[in-house]
This record gives sequence, C-alpha cells and structure tokens, in this order.
Amino acid sequence: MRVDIVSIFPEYFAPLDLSLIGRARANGTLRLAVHDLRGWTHDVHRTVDDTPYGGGPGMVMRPEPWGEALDALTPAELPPPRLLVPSPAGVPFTQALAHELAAEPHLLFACGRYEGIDQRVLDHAATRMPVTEVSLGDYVLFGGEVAVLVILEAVTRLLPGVLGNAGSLTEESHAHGLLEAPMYTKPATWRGLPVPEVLRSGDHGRIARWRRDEALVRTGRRRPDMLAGLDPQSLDKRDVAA
Ligand SMILES: N#Cc1c(N)n[nH]c1-c1ccc2c(Cl)cn(Cc3cccnc3)c2c1
Repeated sequence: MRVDIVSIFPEYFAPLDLSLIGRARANGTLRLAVHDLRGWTHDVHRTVDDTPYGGGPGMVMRPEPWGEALDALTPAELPPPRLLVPSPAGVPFTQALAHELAAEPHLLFACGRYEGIDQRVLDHAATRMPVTEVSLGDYVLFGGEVAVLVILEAVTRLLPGVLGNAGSLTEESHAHGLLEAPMYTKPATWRGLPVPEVLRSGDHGRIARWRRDEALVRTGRRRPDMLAGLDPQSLDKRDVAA
C-alpha cells in the first residue's frame, strides 16, 4: 500500500518510523511519504491560510496550495488514490471503514488545520478521485494530523503480514461486533486475585464459551449500541441464554 500525507506539520508523523508501522515501511508493505503543504506555496511567507468569506472566527486554508499538492501527488498516468480528509463533519471512522481502506492500493491524506480547508479543494478533488471526509468521534481536535495517525495505525495493522499473530485480528474488540473478553496472564494469583479457573482448565470449548459470554456481558454494559447493531445470524441459542 502506498500512503501520501500532506500537512503543514510533517514532524507530527515522526512516530510512523516506530514499531509495527516502521517495520511495515522497512519491509515494503507500506510505502509512506509525508509532504509539507508549504512546499506548494510561492510567497515569501509561505502562506497557507486566509480569512473566511462570510466572516466568522479563525482562518481557512487557501485552495491554491492544496490544489497544487493534490495535482502533484495524483499523476494522470497512475490510478487515482482515495483521498481521506479528517474533519469534524466527517463520517465516523469505524473498524469496517478501516478494513475498506486496508484494501485500497493508494491512500492520500489531507491534514487540515485552522477552521478547515476551502470546500472547493474537496469538490474539485472529487471530480477525479474518491473523497471521504472522516471523523474520529464527537470531540474536537486542533487539526487532522492526530486523526491520520489513528486511521493509519488501524489500517496498517490489517495489512497482510503486519501483525505477527493474524489470529488476534479475529478475536479483538470490534472484530466480531463485540468488545473483547477480559485478558489474563501469569501469575495465576496476583495480590490475592486469581485468574478465572476456566481459563486454566485447558477445556477450549469451555474457554471459548466463557470468552463469548464475557464479551456479550461487557458489550451489553459498556456499548449497548453495538449489541443493537449485531447481526442476529452471528448469535447462537447459547448467546440468548447468556
Ligand atoms: N477527524 C477529526 C476531528 C475530530 N473528531 N475532531 N476534530 C477533528 C478535526 C479534523 C480536521 C480539522 C481541521 Cl482541517 C481543522 N480542525 C480544527 C477545527 C475545530 C473545530 C471546528 N472546525 C475545525 C479539525 C478538527
């Protein structure tokens, strides 16, 4: 997968040299490049923002540098990338969308700041590539960079070979519409607190049932909205009893 990121704070993405993303870059699974939007400005002050038409607080990012940046990163001889634009007004970022993005050959992230990017940048881009405005959730950030770090981590871990134990993808929270069950490791008792006996029983059927039950109970208590969205086909009669 090829990933291009455009931002006025390219240094925000230094952490992408670390850990599993760093390894994915080193082994070619992920080809990532970060670009400074100011590289597409032409004035001495390298201006990327201006006052909003119609008045209002703050500044808006000018369309010209963005237009030149997106042109430079979407050469006509290559298939167009999918443009991802973090925005408070975006669609919710979900594990399902992470899977969708993990299947894309080329992602292009536009990290805005100030009050946002001139809408015409997105409208013009949409004439030549798929554009998705995406939000991490109902809270407010300073800009798109942190959102891109989150999205990129969620997507990269789904790429083949990135996670050593691909099995963990099938058991983690949100992988099957439920929150994952509690996890334990040695010692068997810690500060007087024992590991649930079933997990030390060696009975894999009982263990799977216990984990399913715990996941259902935990999801019902913490995220009833997820239960409501669960595919009834994925439940069996023992779940109903749980
Ligand atoms: N994704 C996401 C997301 C989220 N969940 N919260 N805030 C954001 C986000 C993403 C992109 C930008 C850009 Cl560009 C500028 N700002 C600051 C801002 C603050 C209030 C109103 N308008 C803009 C951004 C906030």
